[in-house]
Amino acid sequence: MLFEPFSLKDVKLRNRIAVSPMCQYSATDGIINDWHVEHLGALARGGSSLVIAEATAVSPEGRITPGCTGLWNDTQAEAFARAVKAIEAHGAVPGIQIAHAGRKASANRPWEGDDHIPEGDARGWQTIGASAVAFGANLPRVPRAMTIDDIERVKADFVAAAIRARDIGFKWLELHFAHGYLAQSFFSHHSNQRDDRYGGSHENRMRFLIETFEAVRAVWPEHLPLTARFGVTEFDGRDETFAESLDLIDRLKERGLDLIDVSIGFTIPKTKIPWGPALVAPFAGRVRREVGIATASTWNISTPELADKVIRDGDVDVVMLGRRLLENPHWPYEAARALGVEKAAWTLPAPYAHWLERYRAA
Ligand SMILES: C=C(C(=O)O)c1ccccc1
Repeated sequence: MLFEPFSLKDVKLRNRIAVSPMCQYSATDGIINDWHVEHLGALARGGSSLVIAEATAVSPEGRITPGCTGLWNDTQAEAFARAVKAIEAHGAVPGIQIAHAGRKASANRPWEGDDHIPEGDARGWQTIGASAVAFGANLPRVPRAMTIDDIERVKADFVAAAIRARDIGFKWLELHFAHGYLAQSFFSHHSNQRDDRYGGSHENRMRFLIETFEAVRAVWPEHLPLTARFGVTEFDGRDETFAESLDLIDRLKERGLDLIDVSIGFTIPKTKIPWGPALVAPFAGRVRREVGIATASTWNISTPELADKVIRDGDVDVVMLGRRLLENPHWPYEAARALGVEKAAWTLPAPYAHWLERYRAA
């Protein structure tokens, strides 16, 4: 199963292994450079079928850190076109995740504090969010509550970024609706205390996500996958969250969502996440069966056997790997060998595969 192709709309993945979007915090003014092109190209060369470029901000204030990528201008788009070519050159499908970090924005890079840039520091900026409620812990700055004009602008920013992604050749688009960033923060009662049509009831708390999705669907090509990453649980003891998540995903499916990348909410700092092997896969399986939509998922899927299992169990259609692939971009080749796939070396490009096949010990 892990090495069976997977087709979604007109896109065919050569296997079920995808590179999860992983922030590199290495851009300047949102523009990618050689680091990103070589990083993404190497992951594609290693045999993954889909390479999703990191959370890419739809506006300057939507970046997590000043080092995050952006797709709010044409210079950034032109640079990203290099990454599209590098990924496709190695037979993988180029994807990108577009995002707005909301109240988690304006932060130092993880290895430089992983905390909000202090007020008054010229590197930072005023964050915005569903409500004037801070995340807390290492991100204590209070965001400005978004006006209706802000909401309309950010939705338009998502559309503009999707058009740029389309026009430079990305074939898979993921909206970042997870991990306590802006969209998740509209959905969560922890962070959304608005009293207008974007807050209060479950219906209202879904509105920003549904309207943003609909606006992007209208410009993203029908024949290409439009997906979203969304946190279906906060591990905060509130059982309604999963039921509300199923309802949201069902409504997005009705509006043209092609796959949901099931993740964790990360909306509040104090939660008891039961870290363990493939801890999110069972949630993805319930979404896949109860909503009837293709799923992907990540988090602690670290062995070939476990990656194969979550697919065979019908929990996910595509496994999103992160740290394993940073450790070893050729992990798909190692997995093919571990799972006894015939001609495993041909998971890698011919210039590598022929050496690996020809002189193998009997
Ligand atoms: C940088 C992240 C992202 O882009 O989603 C992130 C945030 C929290 C946990 C894992 C990943």
